[in-house]
Amino acid sequence: MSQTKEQRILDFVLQNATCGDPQSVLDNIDKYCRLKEWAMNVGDQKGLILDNIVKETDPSVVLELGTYCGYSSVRISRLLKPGARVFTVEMNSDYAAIAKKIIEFAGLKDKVQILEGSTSDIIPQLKKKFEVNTLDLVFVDHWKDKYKQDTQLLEKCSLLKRGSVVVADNVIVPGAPDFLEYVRTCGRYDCTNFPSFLEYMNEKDALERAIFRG
Ligand SMILES: O=C(NCCCCc1cc2cnccc2s1)c1cc(-c2ccc(F)cc2)cc(O)c1O
Ligand SMILES: [Mg+2]
Repeated sequence: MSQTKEQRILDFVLQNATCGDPQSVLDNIDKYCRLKEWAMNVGDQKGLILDNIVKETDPSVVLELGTYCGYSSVRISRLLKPGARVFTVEMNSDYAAIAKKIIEFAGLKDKVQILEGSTSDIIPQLKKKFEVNTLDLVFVDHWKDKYKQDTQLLEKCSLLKRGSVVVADNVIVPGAPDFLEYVRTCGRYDCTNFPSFLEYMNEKDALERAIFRG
């Protein structure tokens, strides 16, 4: 059976990265996707901005929307203190299977829980089924036309508290204009834009940080 791009990324990591070394996993995914096949990881440039936001926030409970191959799950969870957790939601079961192997290879399986399904099903289950109280950090990187509605769903499910940090990828390319307009004008968030570049390309992109005011 012919391999998928995501399987080729996994194989490259297994053959070239160091088991238990998250940075080498990130470096090898970036190397493969820059030199061989483009893929929609947040990447090294936006990744450095995300690192700084994670370090400033020092979150205990993280929600990620859109796992893909697990690159940002590894990126985030490698910076967390002992006992801190990442819940990551992925719709595509092939991607989830790849991500599971990459996260395990990086030695981070105890910090990351992959939840397969749609955000509209999973977000309302986080409190009761996954024993989440509130979220310290949310990394939004799934369907761009779901960013706004899922942010509103997080509010509705009382998963955000004063100081909860929402970070959204791709607010320029592919773009999430209704999300940007919402968080910047609804009066419940302090927003900051972090200009950068689309992963592995010279096209402009940006992260948006929206801190919930409560
Ligand atoms: O689509 C992107 N990411 C989302 C994948 C959707 C999978 C999921 C849907 C869903 C629904 N419910 C629950 C969980 C989930 S996970 C994406 C695309 C580009 C891009 C693509 C072409 C291009 F020319 C320029 C940029 C860059 C990026 O950084 C991306 O993140
Ligand atoms: Mg993205």
